[in-house]
Amino acid sequence: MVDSNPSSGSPEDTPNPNPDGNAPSENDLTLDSLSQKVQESFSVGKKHKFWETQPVGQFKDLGDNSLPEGSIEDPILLSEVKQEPYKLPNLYEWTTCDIDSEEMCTEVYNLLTNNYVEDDENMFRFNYSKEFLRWALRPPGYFRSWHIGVRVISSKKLVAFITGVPSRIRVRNDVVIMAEINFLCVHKKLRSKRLAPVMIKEVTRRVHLENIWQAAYTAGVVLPTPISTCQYWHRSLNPKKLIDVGFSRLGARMTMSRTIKLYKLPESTVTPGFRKMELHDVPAVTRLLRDYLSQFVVAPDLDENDVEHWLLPKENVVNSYLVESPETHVITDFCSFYTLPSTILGNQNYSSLKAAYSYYNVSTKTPLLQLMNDALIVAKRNDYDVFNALDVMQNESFLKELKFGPGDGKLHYYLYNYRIRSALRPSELGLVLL
Ligand SMILES: CCCCCCCCCCCCCC(=O)SCCNC(=O)CCNC(=O)[C@H](O)C(C)(C)COP(=O)(O)OP(=O)(O)OC[C@H]1O[C@@H](n2cnc3c(N)ncnc32)[C@H](O)[C@@H]1OP(=O)(O)O
Repeated sequence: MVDSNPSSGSPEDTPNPNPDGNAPSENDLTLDSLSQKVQESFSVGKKHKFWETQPVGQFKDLGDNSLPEGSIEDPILLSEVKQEPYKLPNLYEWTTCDIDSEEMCTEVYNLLTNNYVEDDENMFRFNYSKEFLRWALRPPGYFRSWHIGVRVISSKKLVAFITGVPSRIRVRNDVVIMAEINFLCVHKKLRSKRLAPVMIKEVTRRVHLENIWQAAYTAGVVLPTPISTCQYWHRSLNPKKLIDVGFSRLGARMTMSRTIKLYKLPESTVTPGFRKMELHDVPAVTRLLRDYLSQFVVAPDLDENDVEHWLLPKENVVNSYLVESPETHVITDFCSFYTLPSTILGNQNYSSLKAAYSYYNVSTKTPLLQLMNDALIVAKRNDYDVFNALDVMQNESFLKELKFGPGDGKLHYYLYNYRIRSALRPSELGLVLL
């Protein structure tokens, strides 16, 4: 079954969850409802044997405003950080994954392609490309030791993976050096054996060895304790395919041809001076982004090196466009999206869904709605099937009008060893993790 909640009652087809989470659908997530939702999961007595031992916000402390914001635990001396890796179950060994090596990158790619995140109905599975993985895992200042694999000792088969990359994240007025943790994956046959906690402890140890004590991560599951809960929205670009593969459904009283017409986009972008970002734009884009992101409670603190890495267009990985005023040549607006296909599981006709994910967008002169409509036009021109966006930053202002529909995938944002007094609204988040 796909999304059973055509809540808007609009004649649109209703997008199915992208493979990003499994919480039930809910449209207006307020601070209260988040706290209520988290408390529900607490009050039904769900124990978190591992997470209860970690320096993260605990459910029992929800609503306790006396606790200070910031670090939960102080750093320890580097010489006191455990020097040897955590012990794995007998048949397994640690490996550091050299993502530069084609062979190793292929092993990681295969593990994730077959075992990474699926939607609730197991219809789609994320299919990060190798180029994407190399991009995601080698930002400025990355540590190879944070790309951690687990092998079966006898066969050397790679069966689990977790990664971290360093980043500077600002929380209110404090810029904190953090690890962004991603790609936690345990082979399907090894699930529920408590391997994930060992992997998390090992990445934590290796992050500590670099004198870094905080982390940021997102997950589709509810853990202690989200700093915010966001929702994915989906904009059909190729509605016929999306309906054929079960990603969305034909809306009530809609025919296929009316649906195709509804989502049709012009061939060309409308904003004068709209063009692809180039290397020489890095300083101007950095200024634009830094200025824009300063309004959010949690956002990355990006310098020119970061912007060059994360936002300079890379084929099949990240796309960035900007508006350069034809008169003054000043760069006034910016939009970007990354490419994350999903494997379509068990469909006769199609094997892959090409999805664009909204990344960082800044409007100072072109209305955000028009800028994002141009982003949809270029995504459609480049054969993407769907354009996804979270309700973070100012995205809510364009989602409905540009015919995005709410998915039933939720994405929870977390900080490790950093307490936030109360949950943030998605619009207070200026951070997109891959
Ligand atoms: C200072 C530096 C700090 C650095 C570290 C910061 C923290 C980073 C945290 C990681 C951020 C990752 C960000 C991403 O990559 S999110 C993407 C996660 N990956 C997938 O969903 C892929 C498909 N699923 C799997 O591969 C497995 O189901 C995984 C590996 C997810 C769990 O394996 P398995 O199903 O075989 O379970 P277990 O028996 O080994 O372990 C059960 C324990 O694990 C807790 N669990 C389950 N799922 C997650 C999850 N997504 N984040 C954190 N914890 C999770 C669970 O609540 C339970 O603990 P507790 O409830 O009993 O307490």
